[in-house]
Amino acid sequence: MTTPLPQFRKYLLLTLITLALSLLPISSVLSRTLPRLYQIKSHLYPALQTRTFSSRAMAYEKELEIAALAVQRATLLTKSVYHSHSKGTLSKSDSSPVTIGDFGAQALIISSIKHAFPNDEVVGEEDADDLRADSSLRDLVWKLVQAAKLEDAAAEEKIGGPIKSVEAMLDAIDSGRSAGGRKGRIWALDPIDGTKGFLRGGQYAVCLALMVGGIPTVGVIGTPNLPVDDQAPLDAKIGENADDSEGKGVLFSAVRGEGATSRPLSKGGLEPGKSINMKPLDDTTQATFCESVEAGHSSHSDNAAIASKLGITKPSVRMDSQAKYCSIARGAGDLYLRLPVSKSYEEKIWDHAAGVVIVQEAGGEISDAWGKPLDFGIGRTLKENKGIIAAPKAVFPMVIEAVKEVLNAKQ
Ligand SMILES: Nc1ncnc2c1ncn2[C@@H]1O[C@H](COP(=O)(O)O)[C@@H](OP(=O)(O)O)[C@H]1O
Ligand SMILES: [Mg+2]
Ligand SMILES: [Mg+2]
Ligand SMILES: [Mg+2]
Repeated sequence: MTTPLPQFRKYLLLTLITLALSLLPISSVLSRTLPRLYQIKSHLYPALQTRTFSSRAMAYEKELEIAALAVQRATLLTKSVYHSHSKGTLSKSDSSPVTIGDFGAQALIISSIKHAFPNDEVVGEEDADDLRADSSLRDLVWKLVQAAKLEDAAAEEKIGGPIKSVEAMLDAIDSGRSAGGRKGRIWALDPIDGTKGFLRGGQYAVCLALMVGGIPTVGVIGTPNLPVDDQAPLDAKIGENADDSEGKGVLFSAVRGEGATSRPLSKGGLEPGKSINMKPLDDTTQATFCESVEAGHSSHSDNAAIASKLGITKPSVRMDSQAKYCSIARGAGDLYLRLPVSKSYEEKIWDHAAGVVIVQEAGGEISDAWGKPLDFGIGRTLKENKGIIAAPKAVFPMVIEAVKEVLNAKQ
């Protein structure tokens, strides 16, 4: 006869052995699949983050949508002028050019903003004085404005539909006379940036930014002559080689703290966007830098001296407008150099506000030529700043050092 205790031990032992044997395949399966699952999770994580990012309530969502649709509609107008022989060009008091495209785009964009955000102020580059004084010019702009319409009726509705009358068009243009400042919400609008490029058949951009408390917070730029492909290499001829045949035309946007995006321009509602980033760069010798085509806007010789200090050997890419900011933000180029030519010139806020937020949100750093932060809150110009430099964060201090050496050597 067996005693109960050894009998119990025997059962316990048998149970443990059976349990261990049955767990063996499970554990071997687990040991093979867990690392794989981990791999899949790490792979998916950025995508999951992106989904969360876009599904949670985004800051300034309505502002971004209205600004993007407004810029998209205005680019339709500018494209029709770009392809026309008569651009209705006038020379402004500072002898810079303005065309019927600039007036028309400003009218459309301000009327969109005032429809959605009636209490916001706008600092716009143009005013309606010349149109009020010249009825044939006014009629040309009125025709253009009436013809520019988004094909998507719901999108057109969101930005207020057509402008109601000639008087409303002139008033819209003149609503861009805000003095700017640090208080509240102020939009900075450049209806055609790079007007000289626009007239030459080069790059140009339709630029709109919302500044909140003097800080560029939402930025939208339409570049009808840039290639849609973010990876397209930035060739030195991009500034000259700018027809807008099929496959060209991009809408860039950014919201402070939410990242930067590019999407193809369309004639209707907004196309889906994808996130853009500056190209990682830790060796400046490999950099491509962008500068103005116009030597009067940015000193080509100072820019070249800086490039040489940084060991850059590639030729600069010259192009007009804030398409330069967009190009570095999408990683097609690396640095933006704008060294002042005239001591007295004050950079205009509408020439930079949208580009600045897009570059910052794509991982770039931006300041004036002395490394001083740009101050958009003191009026229509950046009067406390001289020149502008933008670069990926990692190399920014090195770039500013080179700029200072060049500037100090001139003093
Ligand atoms: N002396 C100067 N220095 C710097 N920028 C100037 C300038 N004279 C005009 N600009 C500005 O340069 C802008 C074009 O910049 P870029 O050279 O990068 O294309 C012009 O915008 P608009 O074309 O909207 O008038 C204009 O406001
Ligand atoms: Mg101008
Ligand atoms: Mg401009
Ligand atoms: Mg302009």
